[in-house]
Amino acid sequence: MNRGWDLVRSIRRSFSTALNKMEQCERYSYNPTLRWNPHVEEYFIKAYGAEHFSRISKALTRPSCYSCIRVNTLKTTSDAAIEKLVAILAESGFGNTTDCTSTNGSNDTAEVDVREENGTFSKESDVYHLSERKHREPIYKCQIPGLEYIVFVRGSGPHTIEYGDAPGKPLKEVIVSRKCAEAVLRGAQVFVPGVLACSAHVEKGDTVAVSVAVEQSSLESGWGVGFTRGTVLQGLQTADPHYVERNGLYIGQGMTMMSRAGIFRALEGTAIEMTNRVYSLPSFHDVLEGEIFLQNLPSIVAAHALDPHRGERVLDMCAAPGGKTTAIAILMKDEGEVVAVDRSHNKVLDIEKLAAEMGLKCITTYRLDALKAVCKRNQSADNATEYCSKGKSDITFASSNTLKLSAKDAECFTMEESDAGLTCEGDIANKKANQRSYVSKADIRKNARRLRNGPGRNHCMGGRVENSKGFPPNSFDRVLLDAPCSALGLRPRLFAAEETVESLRNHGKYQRRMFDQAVQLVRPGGVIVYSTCTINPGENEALVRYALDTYKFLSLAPQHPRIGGPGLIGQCELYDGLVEEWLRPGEETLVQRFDPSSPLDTIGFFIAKFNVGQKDT
Ligand SMILES: C[S@@+](CC[C@H](N)C(=O)[O-])C[C@H]1O[C@@H](n2cnc3c(N)ncnc32)[C@H](O)[C@@H]1O
Repeated sequence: MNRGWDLVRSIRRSFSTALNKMEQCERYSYNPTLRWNPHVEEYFIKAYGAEHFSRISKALTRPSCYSCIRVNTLKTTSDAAIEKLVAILAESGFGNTTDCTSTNGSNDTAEVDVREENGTFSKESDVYHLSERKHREPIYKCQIPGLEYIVFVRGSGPHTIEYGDAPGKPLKEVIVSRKCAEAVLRGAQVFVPGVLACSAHVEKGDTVAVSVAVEQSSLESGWGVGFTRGTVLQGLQTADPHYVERNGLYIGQGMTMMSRAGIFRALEGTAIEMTNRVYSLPSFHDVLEGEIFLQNLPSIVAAHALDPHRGERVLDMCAAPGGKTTAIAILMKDEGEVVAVDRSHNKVLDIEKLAAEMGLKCITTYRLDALKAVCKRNQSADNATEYCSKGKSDITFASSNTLKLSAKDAECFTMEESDAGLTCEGDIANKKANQRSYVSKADIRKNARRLRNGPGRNHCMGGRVENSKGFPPNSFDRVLLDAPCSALGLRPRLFAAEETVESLRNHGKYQRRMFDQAVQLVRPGGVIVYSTCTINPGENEALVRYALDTYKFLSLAPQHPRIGGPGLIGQCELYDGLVEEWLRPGEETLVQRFDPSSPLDTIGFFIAKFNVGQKDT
C-alpha cells in the first residue's frame, strides 16, 4: 500500500518538475503575440483571411533570417565586398550557429526561395533562388538576374537560450524598451537609454537575462509600459508586479558594461553587450562605408521598378535617409540628376552624407514639403529651385530623349540665357556629360558653394541644406514616391495597436495628396513608382485605385524584376460602414506585394508602377 503511495508521489513529483520546467521554458522564451487595435485586426482579417493574417502577424514579430546588402558597384564588386565581409565576420566570430526556424515554421537556415514564372511569383516553378542551395556559405550573392550585386548574409534563430534559471532562484534581469528590443533583434547592442528596469545589485560584468517591456492597455492611460525608468526588478512572481507580462518576451542574454547605478546615471553608451541572442544577425554598422549599404530587398526592387536611365532627371519625393536615392543614382551610373527631397532638415543632411560616402555626384538635395512640391506660377525669389525660360517657348534637356517643357508649362519660370553659360564645369561633370542645356540659379549658387568647399564635400555643407520652393510641372522623367506610411510591414515589430482605422485612413489621405503632386511633376511619357513599407491595403491597393480612377492618363506598368506577390482585388467594408476599393481583376499581377510570411522572408512592402500618358486627354 505504502509502496503504491510512494509511486504516486514520485510520479506527481516528476510531473510537477516537468511542468515547472515547461513553464520556465515558456517563460524564458521569445514567443510574442502582436497586439492590434480590434477594428484594424478585423479589417486585416477581412483582407487576408484569419489564418494568413495570423501568419503575417507572427512573421512581423521576428527579424528576417538574413541581412541584405547592396554593393556600391561604382566603387567595388560584389566578389570583393564578399571577400571583405567574410574576413570581417570571421574576425568577429559570427556565424558559428546556423539553425534557424524560418517565419513559415520550417527549420532551415536563412535561405529564401525566389521563383518567377511568367512575371509572377509562383511556388510551383523553380526558376531561380536567392542563394545557391548546395553551397550554404554564410555570405552569398543574389541569384536573380540583374540583382547579382546584392549580397545576403545568413542569420540564425530562434535559438533556445539557457538563462540558468531554477525554481525559486531569481535571475539577474534587465528590461529594455520595445524600440531597443526591436533593434537588438536586428543585431544591435543594448544602449543606455533603452534600459527601463534592472534587478538590484547588478554590477559591471554580470550576466543578465534581457527581456522587453511591451505596451499593455490600462483604463486610465491607454497603452503604456506601466513603470518608470529605474524600476528595481524583484525577479520572483510573488514580489514582481510585472513578472507575468514578461513571459515569452526574453530576447537573449548579455553582459553588463556598467553597474545598475551607472546604467541609470549615464546618458549614453553601451549598457549591455549581448552574448547570446534569440536571433543572431550580423551587425554591419560602420563597415565598408560607401562600398556597401544595408537595405531591404524590396527597397532595392523599388529602385529597379523605376527603371531609371543614364542622363534622366529623376525625383525622389520622400528621400531620406537616401537608400533608394543612392540605389537609383547607381543604376543611372551617376549620370543625370537625381533630385532628392525630404521635409526634414536633418534627414536631408543624412542623404547628403550617404551620397558623399558613396561618392555619388548626380544627387541634388533639397528640403521640401512634398505636399507643396509643384511650384506656383510666377514664383521667383531666392532659394527656390527655378527653371526658367526667357522668351523661349520650351526647355529641352539636350541629353534627353525625354524631357521637354511645353510653352504653357514653361512660361511661369524665368531663366536667363546667361545662366546656362555659368555652369560650373569641373564640379558637375555628370551634368556636363548629360549636356543639359540649362541650369537654374539655385544650381549655380549651390555649385559655387561646392567649389568653395572643395571636392568631395559637396554633400555636407556645414549642416545647411538648400530649401526648395518646388519644381515646375512635367519637369521630371521619373518620380519615386516612397511615401511615409504606417510602416506596418517593418519587422521585427512587437506592438501594433497604436494604429487605428482612423489613423490608417489619415495615412492614406496624406499619400493621395503627395501622389497628386507626383502626377503633376512627371512629364507625359514618364513613370511614377509608388511604394510603402506597410501591409495596409488602404495605403497600397486603395491608393492605386484612387490613382487610376482619378487620372485616366495613368496605367499600371509591369515591373522588373518581379519577385513580390500579387495585390489584393475587390473591396472591403470597414467597421464604420465605409467601403474601401482595391484592385480590379487583371491589375493584381502588375503590382508587387511583399508578404512578410512568404518564403522570401522580407519586410511587408508594396510597389506600384504607373506609366504616364498624355495628360490633356
Ligand atoms: C519611408 S521614408 C523614405 C525612405 C527613403 N525613400 C529611403 O529609401 O531611404 C519617408 C520619408 O518621408 C519624409 N516625409 C514625410 N512627410 C514628408 C513631406 N510632407 N514632404 C517630404 N518628405 C516627407 C520623412 O521625413 C521620411 O524621411
